[in-house]
Amino acid sequence: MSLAPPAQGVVAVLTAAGSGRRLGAGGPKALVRVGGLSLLRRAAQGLVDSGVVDHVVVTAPAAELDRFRVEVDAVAAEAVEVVAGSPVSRQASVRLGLEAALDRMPGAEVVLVHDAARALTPPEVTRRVVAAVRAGHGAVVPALAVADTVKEVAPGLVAAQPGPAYLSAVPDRPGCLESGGEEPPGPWAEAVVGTPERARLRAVQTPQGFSAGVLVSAHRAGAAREVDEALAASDDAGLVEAQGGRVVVVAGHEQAFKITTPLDLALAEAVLRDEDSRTRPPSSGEQ
Ligand SMILES: Nc1ccn([C@@H]2O[C@H](COP(=O)(O)OP(=O)(O)OP(=O)(O)O)[C@@H](O)[C@H]2O)c(=O)n1
Ligand SMILES: C[C@](O)(CO)[C@H](O)COP(=O)(O)O
Repeated sequence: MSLAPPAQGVVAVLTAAGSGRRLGAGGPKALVRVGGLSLLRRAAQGLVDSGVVDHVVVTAPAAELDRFRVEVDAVAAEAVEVVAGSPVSRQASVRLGLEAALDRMPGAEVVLVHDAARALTPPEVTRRVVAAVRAGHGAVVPALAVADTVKEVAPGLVAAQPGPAYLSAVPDRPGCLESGGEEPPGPWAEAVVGTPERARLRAVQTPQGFSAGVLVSAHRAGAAREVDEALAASDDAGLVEAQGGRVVVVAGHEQAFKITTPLDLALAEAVLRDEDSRTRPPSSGEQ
């Protein structure tokens, strides 16, 4: 028997249509396994385990719908559906997922947008975001304080200052630098134009939560940007801000990090090994 999701409630768009170029796994990143399970399966299971999500729509690469369906069937076949995302931009994939989600649950109160790439996000983060939307915030983002000092740079490369510096401009090659001293720091440099006050910065994660009307309106207003990843919003809250809407942050979680590079994947494996060793009962002979 297939249970229909409730008319109102919480629907999640789980973005998984990216190619994973920076991970370089030779196939869709969402199907890469960590601790024996795919990123997609872990992310979908995390949403379902929160106990506050009624339905999940996964955006998949159009050529991979069947493989992605098999993967999420293991989570909860009725609760998760798979639709084609867009190869063009994450923003376009979210918009396609949002349309499918609201077809399925036209009266949804809360829409979440989550990255399959944040596969280890604990369910408590999802509960926190949904509670904040239900408390009346139209756009809610989980976030952490940043550990690094962040610089803003101007686009383009710069030549070194004349004088004793060890880099200098290469004649007739604008933007190229060459070593003029003992220790060249590298072949390029960018000009710093500012240092935002670190205490006011937050690194934002997913799931991001919205009242349905706020997210639909933000995607409509920003629709022209989705045709090019370079113009597109890098997160959905950014579309709300661009419209003048109010976005709030709530506490994120260090395990909600985005698996982008091979180093992130190694970190995820280590986190799961550590969890496993804490929860596994000691075998006979172990102290
Ligand atoms: N056109 C796109 C691009 C990205 N995503 C999804 O958005 C999330 C965040 O994107 P990212 O981590 O950058 O994944 P990729 O785009 O796959 O990575 P890369 O940029 O290295 O190719 C991922 O879950 C990804 O599958 C998507 O659904 N559609
Ligand atoms: C949405 C996001 O995860 C928030 O930090 C992030 O902006 C996605 O960026 P990506 O380059 O598409 O991975």
